[in-house]
Amino acid sequence: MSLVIESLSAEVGEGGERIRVLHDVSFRIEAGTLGAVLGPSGSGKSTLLRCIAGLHPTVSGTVRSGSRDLHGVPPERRRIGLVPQDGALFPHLTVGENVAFGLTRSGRRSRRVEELLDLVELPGMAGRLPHELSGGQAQRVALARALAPAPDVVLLDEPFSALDATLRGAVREQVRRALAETGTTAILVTHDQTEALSIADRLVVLNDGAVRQVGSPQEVYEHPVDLWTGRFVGEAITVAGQADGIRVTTPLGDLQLENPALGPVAVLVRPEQVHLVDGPGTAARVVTVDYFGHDALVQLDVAGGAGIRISARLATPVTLHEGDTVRIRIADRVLAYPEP
Ligand SMILES: Nc1ncnc2c1ncn2[C@@H]1O[C@H](COP(=O)(O)OP(=O)(O)OP(=O)(O)O)[C@@H](O)[C@H]1O
Repeated sequence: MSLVIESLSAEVGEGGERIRVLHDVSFRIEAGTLGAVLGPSGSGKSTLLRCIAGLHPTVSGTVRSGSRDLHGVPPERRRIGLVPQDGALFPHLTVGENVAFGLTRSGRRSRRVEELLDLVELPGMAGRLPHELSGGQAQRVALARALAPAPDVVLLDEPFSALDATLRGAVREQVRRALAETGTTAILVTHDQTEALSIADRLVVLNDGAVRQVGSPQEVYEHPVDLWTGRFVGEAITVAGQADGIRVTTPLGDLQLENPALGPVAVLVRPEQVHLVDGPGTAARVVTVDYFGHDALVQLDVAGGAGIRISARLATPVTLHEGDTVRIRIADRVLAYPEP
């Protein structure tokens, strides 16, 4: 079932103290796909999920699930499952009882619970109590519970934020697989850029309650609509440049433009575009080297670059040290935006 949000606005607060926190939010998530709403803290992500679930009133706009307009439909009749941030399992019920909570009584109940536990890769765990589960297991039980009544849409509120970094990647994969196997349309909200880019079929970037951009993770990362979005979805610096159509003159050299521009512009440069070269290039001094195993992030001060500090993502092994002098070149075309 597709999920369509059109011109949705919402307020929080009481009486005369009401504040508009969602402004004309519109996007569409295709049936059976996963959308990620990415925004900084306070951008309105949780409020948006609560509006979709029918738990928060909207001022205007529509929410449609397939051909159903959900205006006035109470939460329990929306066929939307919500997985809250902390999973919120019932502590005194077993895993099986938690999962069965959303099911109607029937002879197939225990079989269905086992199917759902298999789906989230927790076979045979039905008898455990929530306090006997790891954080990642509890999140998957919460997902199984939300999927139990076979909802049209599942909403996940920062589902991986309480998990440590190593576990997060694995649980993310398990959740993605479980959603794909059931063909459930899902929306996940997060403030974690890497998570959103890696898991989503479609990305919705939200800032101050308004949609900045909707697109595939690749579209948004490679062609952000503005500087704010470009810097928010991934590490980047901006340098001032003078554009003459397809080229731009910057302190990092004369660069080719992805989008034609004229006059003074701000140029977005990502760490993976910064290459070290032996031949001609811009001189820079190594400030720090952060080693990540698969690659390293090297901070560089550009010589004569009026205080420009740039990050380079370099394949390991990296033999650079603080204070070394290197030459850099910006590979690929760059994006130019109007000066802020
Ligand atoms: N009951 C309330 N009264 C006043 N302001 C509120 C209330 N609830 C939320 N807000 C404000 O509404 C805005 C949106 O909040 P919301 O929780 O939806 O953001 P969020 O993007 O989910 O944030 P986070 O990532 O920190 O959870 C914030 O500025 C928040 O301070």
